[in-house]
Amino acid sequence: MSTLPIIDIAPFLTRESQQDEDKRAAASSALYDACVNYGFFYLNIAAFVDPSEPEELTKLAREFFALPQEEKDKLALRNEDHARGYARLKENVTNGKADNHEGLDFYRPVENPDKSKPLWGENQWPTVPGFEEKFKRWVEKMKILGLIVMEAMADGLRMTPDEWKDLRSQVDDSFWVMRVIGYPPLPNDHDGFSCGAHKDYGCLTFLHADPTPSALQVFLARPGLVQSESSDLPKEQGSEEGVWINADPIPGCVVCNIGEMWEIWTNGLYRSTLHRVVHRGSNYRVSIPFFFEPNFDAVVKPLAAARRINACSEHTDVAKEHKSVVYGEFLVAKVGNNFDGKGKYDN
Ligand SMILES: O=C(O)CCC(=O)C(=O)O
Ligand SMILES: [Fe+2]
Repeated sequence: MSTLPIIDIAPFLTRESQQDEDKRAAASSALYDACVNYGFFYLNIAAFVDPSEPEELTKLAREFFALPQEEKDKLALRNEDHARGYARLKENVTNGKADNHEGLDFYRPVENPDKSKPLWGENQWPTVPGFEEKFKRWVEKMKILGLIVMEAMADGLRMTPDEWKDLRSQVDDSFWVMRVIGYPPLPNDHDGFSCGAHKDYGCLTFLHADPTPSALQVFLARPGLVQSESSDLPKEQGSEEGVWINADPIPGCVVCNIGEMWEIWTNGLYRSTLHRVVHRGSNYRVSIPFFFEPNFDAVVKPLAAARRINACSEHTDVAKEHKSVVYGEFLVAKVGNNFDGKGKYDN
């Protein structure tokens, strides 16, 4: 069975010698292959953050989730803009079914907050000592990582310096999102998943999860390959042929996947990959995805560099032009689903 590629970001942190340049070129091209063939990969970030840092975040998250329900409810989404704050177990819905998780959502702070406007409220931080400070530090690191990976991807697509400058200007004030998710074991009779199958809708997701194995699953579209479905799980991939593989955590790495904005930028060359969580283990699992997204007002449209590749590629249907979107409008439409009782991951 396939496993996801591992890409080390170390070559993107130094640029001193020719050897660095060579390693960098090799890593950019590995990134390109990973995006075309998987849409998911491990990023070894050990050269950038000490592994003890995200472990500390997991501990703080556990402290929060262990609080009495009424304490957690003090940060309810409805206090704010219905997007920032705490969602109870099963409050989130994917594909019409309740997800077996609880979680806290944070977004990029905005100027002149107004909680009556979608996404325009204020973050609600738990009072767990150290929580706000440590998670804010993580946000700053992940924003830097986002720009590093974006530049590496631009290299992988052989973008010109001007093209990269233009793409950079679409993501340099990222409307990021961070989720802190707690998953109790999935009961056998639960009608749904720990988190149902979905694609992430933005740009890049960096996921730190505790070491729980066999929880996060990734769907690899592989025509001709059909998994012998021994499990009782519904087929969320529709009629597409392929396999679900586990993306278990690797120490020193975050799991990275690309969101739907990359599908638009590359006119379908990079595909945003379906994934889901099925946590049948007996422990309480914690995961912390950070979503590095475009700027709120970024106009996302197919990139010239991707058109050049698509013109001579067997991977995509070049006739099919992806529609451009203003990222903030796209996001409000997605999250806006919450207001009419649908879940965040619903389309
Ligand atoms: O908890 C996980 O491993 C994945 C969560 C996820 O896919 C998401 O929040 O978008
Ligand atoms: Fe996701």
